[in-house]
Amino acid sequence: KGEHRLSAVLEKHIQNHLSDSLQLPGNDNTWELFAEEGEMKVYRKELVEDGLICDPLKAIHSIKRVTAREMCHYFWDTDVRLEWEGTIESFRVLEVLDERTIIIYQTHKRVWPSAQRDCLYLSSMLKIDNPPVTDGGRIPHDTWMVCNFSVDHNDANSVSGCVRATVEICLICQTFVTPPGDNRPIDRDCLHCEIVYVANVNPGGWAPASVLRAIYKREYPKFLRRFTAYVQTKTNAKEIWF
Ligand SMILES: CCCCCc1ccc(-c2ccc(S(=O)(=O)CCO)cc2)cc1/C=C\c1ccccn1
Repeated sequence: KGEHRLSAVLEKHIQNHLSDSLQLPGNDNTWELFAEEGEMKVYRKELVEDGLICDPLKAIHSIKRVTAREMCHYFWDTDVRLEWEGTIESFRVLEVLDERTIIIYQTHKRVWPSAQRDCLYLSSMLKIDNPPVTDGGRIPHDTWMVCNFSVDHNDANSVSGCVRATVEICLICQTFVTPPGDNRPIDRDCLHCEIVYVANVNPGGWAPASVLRAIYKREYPKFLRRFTAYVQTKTNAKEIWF
């Protein structure tokens, strides 16, 4: 802890997510379920801040045959970012704060008629030591998290014409193991991972509400489908990485 200049602010974001992002949306009526596919449930809230659509999004999903660490690793690792992220046009790692904390500048593909957006954020991956037990009281094998939140940085010579969007995003993953019994070794069929994905995106400048809400309605389920399938494929033939 305290390894870099942003450790304290990172710790605050982590604590906030551990206290509120793990609250499952099904339990209260403040979240509206807007997409459901199998185990994937995507919820939204309508939120307008200074006339900008900032609808918070929360998704829960259960993915077979992968671990929390694998999900968080492929979400965090920029080496594979363009293999699953369909909405970014370019990105650059501006700074490495420690072996699992970096600062990224990225531009998103322009969505007509809005101006192109860019984001500048800290991205950190960490293991949660005293894992919060889920509602059902089941004990996870382990809990990992990736936290992405907007920061300032001098070196972000932004792409001209881009409007700076701000993000507060978190992926919390928990591995559940069902032992195969009679001393057989654990294989991927004994695993599943339960995730909570929370995204708060402020578009940073005006964009038509209809355009923004259409983007979110289309892009979030697509991202969850594509990313989870990507991790299952990537890990299928590999040793289990707890
Ligand atoms: C007019 C368009 C305004 C919105 C532009 C925008 C801003 C931010 C972001 C965004 C979304 C996910 C992340 S992440 O989960 O951290 C993964 C790393 O990239 C970071 C940023 C996206 C998008 C635009 C499209 C969009 C919106 C949802 C879902 C997917 N794409």
